[in-house]
Amino acid sequence: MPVGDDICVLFDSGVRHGDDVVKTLALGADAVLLGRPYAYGLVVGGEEGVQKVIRQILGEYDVTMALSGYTTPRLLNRSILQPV
Ligand SMILES: Cc1cc2nc3c(=O)[nH]c(=O)nc-3n(C[C@H](O)[C@H](O)[C@H](O)COP(=O)(O)O)c2cc1C
Repeated sequence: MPVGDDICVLFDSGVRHGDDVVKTLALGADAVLLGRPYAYGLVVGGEEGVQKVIRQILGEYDVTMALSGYTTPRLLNRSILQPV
């Protein structure tokens, strides 16, 4: 549910893939936070590992948006989501 133009909504917890980002933005988030993926990347590959994790999630986000036919996150809203 939109909470107003003057409030920034950050979604935290459980974001693992780019499609999670699309879903959270569709639910009304302005941005997502990464906790454990960031830490896992750091442990496995240091700074480069963190960059790799972020690039992977951004790439998945781009593919999900493209395959869903959306060119901008501004087009995302709850109506695009299907219950499973
Ligand atoms: C190693 C580690 C350190 C964290 N330190 C903090 C912290 O200092 N303060 C805080 O509010 N949350 C902290 N968190 C919680 C994360 O910000 C985040 O809320 C949580 O990990 C859930 O997101 P995730 O599912 O992406 O891991 C930490 C998480 C991890 C894994």
